[in-house]
Amino acid sequence: MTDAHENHWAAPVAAAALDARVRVPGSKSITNRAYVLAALAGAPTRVRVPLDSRDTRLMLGALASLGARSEETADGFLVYPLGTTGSSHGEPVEVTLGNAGTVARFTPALAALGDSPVLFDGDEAIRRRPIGPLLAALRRLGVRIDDDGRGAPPFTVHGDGGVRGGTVDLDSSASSQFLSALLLAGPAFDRGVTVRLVGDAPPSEPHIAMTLDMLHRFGATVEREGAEFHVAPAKLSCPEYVVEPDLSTAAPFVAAAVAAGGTVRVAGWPSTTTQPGDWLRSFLPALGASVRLEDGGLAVTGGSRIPGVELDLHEVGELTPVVAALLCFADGPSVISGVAHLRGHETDRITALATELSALGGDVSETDDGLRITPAPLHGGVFRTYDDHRLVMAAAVLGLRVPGIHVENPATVGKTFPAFVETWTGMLGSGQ
Ligand SMILES: O=C(O)C1=C[C@@H](OP(=O)(O)O)[C@@H](O)[C@H](O)C1
Ligand SMILES: C=C(OP(=O)(O)O)C(=O)O
Repeated sequence: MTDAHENHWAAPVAAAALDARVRVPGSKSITNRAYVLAALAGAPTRVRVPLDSRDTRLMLGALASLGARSEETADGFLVYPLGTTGSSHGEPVEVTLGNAGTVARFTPALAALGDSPVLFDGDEAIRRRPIGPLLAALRRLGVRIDDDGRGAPPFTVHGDGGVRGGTVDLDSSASSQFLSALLLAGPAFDRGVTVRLVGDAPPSEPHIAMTLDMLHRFGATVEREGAEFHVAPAKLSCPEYVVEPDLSTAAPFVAAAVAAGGTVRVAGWPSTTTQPGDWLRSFLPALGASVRLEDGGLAVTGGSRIPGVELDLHEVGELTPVVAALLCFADGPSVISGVAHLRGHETDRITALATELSALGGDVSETDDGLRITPAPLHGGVFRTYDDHRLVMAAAVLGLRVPGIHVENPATVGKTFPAFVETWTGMLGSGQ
């Protein structure tokens, strides 16, 4: 199935309408927040059914470097608070970021609570991802940071045994993760933190709601008034946290029912959640699908045609690659807007999608903040993935209807779903 010498995966075509039930792993965003909050808690936290992937291993590795140890359990990890690795104080430490936005943005404030210089660096790609406004805010809250002025890793945080905290202005328009980072660490700052947003509104509003919700669950006091957020100093505690399935990882699977016809059921879809992927439940009917939340999960059945749509994906940007792939099968033109910040994701996703979809015959062009997709017949070819897990998922959706799509470097999907290819093939049934 995987063409080893070329490191390509021949994405399978759906030979018939689908009839499948799939299980996706835990949410990356919830898992990595739970680990950070556990490191800030006063007692160990049992994190159950978390995601186990490159990004979550990087988070556990980062926390271990910063002094929070963890142990694997039967169904997850037991994460201990900072100060439990017995690491020697004052010694220089390195944190490996890979290309994990959550690790890069959420852990520097934790380093500031320690008493060592901590160097943050990772893949080439993370050195192009923005973090300047977060570092500037941390400096104003009393943290000493050395960087090369580009506003991206590498940088060094000089831990000083604590963070004063207080009130700070923040431009979080390039990534909601800047705001989440300050709020997650806020309970550990001497004065807590008050963040006043300036500039354009942050993207990914559901991820901000997720941060607030999880702070509550760990016992923090959080207030929000419009563009101002306040987190009071607090000792956190949450003996057990159960992670929901990742609804953004579920996106290509429910999209498969729309692209190929038939029904796909995703097990364990929560009836209420802060995850951005839940937006698909209200959106997919606009693409002709029927969607039912059942006891066992979400069932999506594809319709007879896919109409073109105009969409602002500012709040749910990480769904863009899969949605763009699906809209290549629409019978009218579509426009995706509101996602300029995707140029600072794993890769410049706007350019990558326009380039790769066009290379397969698509009529797809970039706008400043999104994509224009006009119906055109697609053909097979190599789909380059730029070390971006969500481009592997998008290519798989295309492959359901377009024979001969070869997905470059499929293993890069391990950022959030190491068993993606096997699960995808299983959805299509044996023999495909
Ligand atoms: O807080 C989080 O867990 C995330 C926030 C979003 O980041 P941006 O706001 O930078 O898009 C999202 O795209 C990313 O996959 C995960
Ligand atoms: C933007 C994403 O990831 P990260 O957590 O690295 O920002 C994503 O998963 O789509």
